[in-house]
Amino acid sequence: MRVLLIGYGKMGKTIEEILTERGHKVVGIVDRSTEAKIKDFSKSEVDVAIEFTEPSAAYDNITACLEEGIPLVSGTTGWLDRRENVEKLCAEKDGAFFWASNFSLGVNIFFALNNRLAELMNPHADYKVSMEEIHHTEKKDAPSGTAITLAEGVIDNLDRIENWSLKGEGSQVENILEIAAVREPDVPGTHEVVYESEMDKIEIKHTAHTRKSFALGAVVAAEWLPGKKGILSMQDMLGF
Ligand SMILES: NC(=O)c1ccc[n+]([C@@H]2O[C@H](COP(=O)([O-])OP(=O)(O)OC[C@H]3O[C@@H](n4cnc5c(N)ncnc54)[C@H](O)[C@@H]3O)[C@@H](O)[C@H]2O)c1
Ligand SMILES: O=C(O)C1=N[C@H](C(=O)O)CCC1
Repeated sequence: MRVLLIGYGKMGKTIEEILTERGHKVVGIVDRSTEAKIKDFSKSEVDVAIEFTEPSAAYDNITACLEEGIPLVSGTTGWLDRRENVEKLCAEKDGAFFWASNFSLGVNIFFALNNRLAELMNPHADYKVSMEEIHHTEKKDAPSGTAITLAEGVIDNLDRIENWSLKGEGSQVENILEIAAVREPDVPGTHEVVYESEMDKIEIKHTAHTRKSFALGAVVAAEWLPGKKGILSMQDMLGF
């Protein structure tokens, strides 16, 4: 597979290692630190692009790939306020765009567990739900994209929760799920969902040991993408 890497930071470099291990070819690297631009590459030279940059850069990179007809896997978080425009452009261009807030297999199993737990908690209003995510101190967005996906899972499955808010921004309200975002050096990503009553506490937690889990998931998604069209997700790929 011929891959264009967009973003050559912590994730871009880890993805490059996995691509090489799996026998793929990196045909170009586009980063803030490089001269190369997405428009220098055409769909005839690239089977798939993989984009991990930053919240302020993702939208332009995604639309540039869709305009060029290059299938794209992106894991950049913090840009989803512009998701509708991307969906429209993807449909107009008959393109292929795979996005996930988290490409780790373990986290995607954790998403399914979170949905089921939220559903089970419906009759038990004495339990208050809360969430905490911990990431490295260089992270630009808060809460994490993964925490937002978990919160959406709670909102969709637990009738008494209508929205989420970042802890410390706004007052505590019964029907709002508070997400605490903690920043500590070198943490790849930890997410915990807690239900607590006066009687006891139920905690589910995912701890990433390494960024390789995210990078491997993104490469597997890139291997799966060619030939597919539209907006694609981990649920489409994993079937749960
Ligand atoms: N979905 C997932 O599984 C997953 C996993 C890890 C990280 N992430 C997300 O991926 C993104 C990148 O994470 P990271 O840890 O690699 O960050 P990083 O800061 O280490 O690297 C980001 C890179 O993007 C480059 N960049 C910035 N603007 C650019 C632009 N306009 N064009 C090209 N390159 C540009 C920077 O120069 C930098 O090298 C973040 O949004 C993070 O939240 C997602
Ligand atoms: O390191 C990051 O940044 C991460 N970002 C994603 C998120 O926001 O959920 C996935 C976990 C690591």
